[in-house]
Amino acid sequence: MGGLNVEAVTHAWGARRALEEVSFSVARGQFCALLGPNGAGKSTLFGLLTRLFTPLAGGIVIAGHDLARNPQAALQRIGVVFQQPTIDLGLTVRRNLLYFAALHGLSGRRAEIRVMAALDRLGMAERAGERAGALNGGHRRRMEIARALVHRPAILLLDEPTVGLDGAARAAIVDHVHRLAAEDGLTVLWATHLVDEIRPPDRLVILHCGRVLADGKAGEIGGADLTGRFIAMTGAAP
Ligand SMILES: Nc1ncnc2c1ncn2[C@@H]1O[C@H](COP(=O)(O)OP(=O)(O)OP(=O)(O)O)[C@@H](O)[C@H]1O
Repeated sequence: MGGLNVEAVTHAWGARRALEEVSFSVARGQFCALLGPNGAGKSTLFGLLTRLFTPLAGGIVIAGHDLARNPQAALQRIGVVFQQPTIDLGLTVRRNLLYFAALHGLSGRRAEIRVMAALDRLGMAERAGERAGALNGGHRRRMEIARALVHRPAILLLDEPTVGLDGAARAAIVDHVHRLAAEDGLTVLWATHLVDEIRPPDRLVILHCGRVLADGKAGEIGGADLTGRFIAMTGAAP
């Protein structure tokens, strides 16, 4: 329980196969990087995991719940940070999260406590009263990650969450999310095309042209040079 299983998932956009029998599983508390160049199928997989659409074939099990058979229970167990920000810039940080809490049936003191705990976890508690539009890009992303934790999911999905951020903001976010996995037992699936966001002990799944090319410990797949290995495997400049 608490992990993620993707079993022989196939998806096509018209005649184009975006995913071909993709299988991997992530254990509870594991940080798994899903690495692939543009067009590898990462966003398609995220769309399937969040049930924006359903796969042609194969199955997905989220924290023990089959997504096709029991979608409500499965979706309740995931938190999602999409590639495109979805923040109301005119509201305070706290208010943005409280609205999200309300969508999950949380209100009053309980919602306040959950919201402040989630912000605290991302080092954002002291920003709760600021207007979201006044935050820099890195803090907005941290706020979105905190929001994805308010309903206490078992699994956190992040689709290229550091796109457009500077080096320091990226490093802070990579660090925060690793700690959520290591310290809170959160299962993390982190889609990226940036090799430097991945640490040797991380779980790594390399996706290319809709297929899994490698699956294992990042340090073992990449050796001393994950970038070189990634380029050799995919032909893509990371
Ligand atoms: N809505 C769609 N309609 C048609 N084709 C699509 C759609 N979404 C993705 N594709 C195609 O599916 C393949 C996989 O794309 P996908 O966006 O999942 O890859 P990705 O790894 O997320 O890439 P990126 O980093 O550019 O987002 C690509 O060939 C893409 O053109």
